Amino acid sequence: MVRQVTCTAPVNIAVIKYWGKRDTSLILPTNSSLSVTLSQDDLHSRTTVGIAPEWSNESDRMWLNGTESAIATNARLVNCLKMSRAQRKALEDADSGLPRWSQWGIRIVSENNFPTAAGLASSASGYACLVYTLAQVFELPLTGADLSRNARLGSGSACRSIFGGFVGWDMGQSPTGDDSQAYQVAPETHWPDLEALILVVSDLKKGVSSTAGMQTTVETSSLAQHRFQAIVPKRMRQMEQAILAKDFDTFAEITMRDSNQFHATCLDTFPPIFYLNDTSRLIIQVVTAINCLSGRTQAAYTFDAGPNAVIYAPKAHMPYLIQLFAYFFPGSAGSGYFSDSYQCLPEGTVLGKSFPEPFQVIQQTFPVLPVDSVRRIIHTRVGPGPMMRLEPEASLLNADGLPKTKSA
Ligand SMILES: Nc1ncnc2c1ncn2[C@@H]1O[C@H](COP(=O)(O)OP(=O)(O)OP(=O)(O)O)[C@@H](O)[C@H]1O
Ligand SMILES: C[C@@](O)(CCOP(=O)(O)OP(=O)(O)O)CC(=O)O
Repeated sequence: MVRQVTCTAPVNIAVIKYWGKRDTSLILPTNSSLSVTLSQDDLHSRTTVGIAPEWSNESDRMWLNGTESAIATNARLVNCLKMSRAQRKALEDADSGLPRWSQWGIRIVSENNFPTAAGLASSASGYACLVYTLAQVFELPLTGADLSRNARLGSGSACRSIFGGFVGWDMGQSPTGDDSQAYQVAPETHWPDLEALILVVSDLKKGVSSTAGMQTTVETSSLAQHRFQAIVPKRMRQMEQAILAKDFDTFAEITMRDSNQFHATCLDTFPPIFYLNDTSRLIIQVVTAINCLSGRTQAAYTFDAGPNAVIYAPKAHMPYLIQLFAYFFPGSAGSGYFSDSYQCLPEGTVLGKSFPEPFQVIQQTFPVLPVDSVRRIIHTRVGPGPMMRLEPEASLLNADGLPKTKSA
């Protein structure tokens, strides 16, 4: 007898970056952070968790993107499973009438509909999806804050993917991590005018993982210490106010400054870490040029631990921003180069062929990069938090308790 639940969860892209831990096993950060949750229409993790009494005598099993991956050697996965089981056991201890699900074996099948470990926040959506699905399968009466602490044990940024919209992660003070949790600054419906473009510069696994990179930064960068103490607390307050007031100019300036400072702390790390490449830097220059030319902020860039850019901008700016990026960064993927669930371009638009009106002057200033310097452009929006998927075809587990795509 298998009891199973399937859920999906979103990625989030930080506008105030988390980069550093004060406790590496509990995943407690050196600074608070703030992110925007992106729509699951475009990027999501999907996870099915099955539990069954007949699996009690075997090890728990997990398949990620079609391949079985060991659970026992992945301490973060083990911690998430342990925590959810302990929370279920506490309920069972308090009520002898409840089924003993905490003693059943677990099988997990998960898929990301975008590249894993490529700096597109797969660990955030993946662990948020896992703990959310475990909570559903075990019927845990958890708040969003509780769930975010469970997700934090998998990956720091995952705690923010438990909420939709605009999400803060309060670093907390307690050595146990009881107060290090996410909270919603504003829901996904708050600022519908704000949209995002993801410029995929590389979908390869990155050289220095976030986990390893941030600890070298904590150990060696004096700039990072200044950032933790003197910069981030003030920025968090300013950013929350900007979001609540839908003040794009302030939102954009803090976003770009914070991305710049995060990458400056990477450069200040010894030995230094480089996540941006020449394409990333040209994206920064193009955004800066159009902001300067128009005397108003048209768009904001931000980069995580990799060369991919996320551009936040008001809806009305999207059509010409897409044309600008498609002009300077042409792609060979045909219709796969640009994906847009919201169809913001007029039908018949040829991408990258016309140069947007007020910005012709920068056409001569910057080079057109070789084809595929940007491999994909994804137009997306602010979106909701994790969701249960009730339709039977959503499940990734077949009747034999194996991934649907695998036969054994
Ligand atoms: N759907 C998933 N379910 C469970 N774990 C996942 C899932 N997707 C990714 N992970 C875990 O996250 C790891 C990738 O995390 P990593 O931080 O290296 O990359 P990323 O999250 O894509 O990049 P970044 O955090 O810099 O944006 C995977 O190796 C896997 O352990
Ligand atoms: C640059 C970042 O994306 C770093 C994310 O780091 P992770 O959350 O992937 O790190 P771990 O906690 O070690 O799993 C900034 C951010 O998302 O805030």
